[in-house]
Amino acid sequence: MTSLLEVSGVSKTFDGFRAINDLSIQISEPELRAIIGPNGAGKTTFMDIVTGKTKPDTGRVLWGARNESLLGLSEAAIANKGIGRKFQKPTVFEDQTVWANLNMALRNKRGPFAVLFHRKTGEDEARISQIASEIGLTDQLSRMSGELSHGQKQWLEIGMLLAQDPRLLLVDEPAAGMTAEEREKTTDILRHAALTRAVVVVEHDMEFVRRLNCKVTVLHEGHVLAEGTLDHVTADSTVIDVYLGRADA
Ligand SMILES: Nc1ncnc2c1ncn2[C@@H]1O[C@H](COP(=O)(O)OP(=O)(O)OP(=O)(O)O)[C@@H](O)[C@H]1O
Repeated sequence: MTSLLEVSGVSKTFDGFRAINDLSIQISEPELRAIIGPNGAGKTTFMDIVTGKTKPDTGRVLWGARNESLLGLSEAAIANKGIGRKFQKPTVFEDQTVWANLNMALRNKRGPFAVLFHRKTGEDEARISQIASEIGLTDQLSRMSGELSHGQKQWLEIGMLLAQDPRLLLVDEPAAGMTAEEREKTTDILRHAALTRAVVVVEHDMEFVRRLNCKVTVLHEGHVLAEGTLDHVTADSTVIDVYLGRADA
């Protein structure tokens, strides 16, 4: 495991309110990491900073073995470095089949010029089959994506991100709106994806986080409150006070 992402001493103030406060988080490659914390803890803002949507006031965001700073880069340039982000709401093309959605994602990865000169081989088909198997949609490839269940749409979107071979995948509340069975399958998909890359999951559902069985970072007021196994952080009295004891946890 080597360091892939290093966020250190990052702060961000919105209209005088310090949403991120001297935040330091380091993610290895490969790694599966869960980020939890109460509403307003800064989880979304952390992902916004990593993906370049929000520029921090101070601090460093370093990427890869060469410790390249991501701070001066556009959102598109950061995505091209290999950082994929899955938002809470699935955004698949509903009037296209599952196969077509995955195929489109593969073509996007290649870029317009490579697509122009690309001679279609069995390679794409093999990659689509492999991804479909990883996300449990092998028997759904010819279905219209709009007909899929909410959980299946989420898996398809994860598959579309995997088609782009990200080195870091940021996933925002994947369990929201899923059945218990879908949640279970989603943890399997994310754990498998994290065998070969870094996957960072923001999630409120503790059962889901327990099944992820990974290192957990607890954020509070834009700062890391505790870090370690789920058992370790949930036994921490400050975590209990500010998060687990609260009605919105
Ligand atoms: N663009 C913005 N302008 C003003 N305030 C913002 C902005 N973005 C975030 N904030 C504030 O920063 C704080 C952190 O928000 P953030 O969305 O990162 O928290 P979160 O941990 O993701 O919360 P939740 O679990 O509710 O999604 C909140 O108080 C929020 O209102």
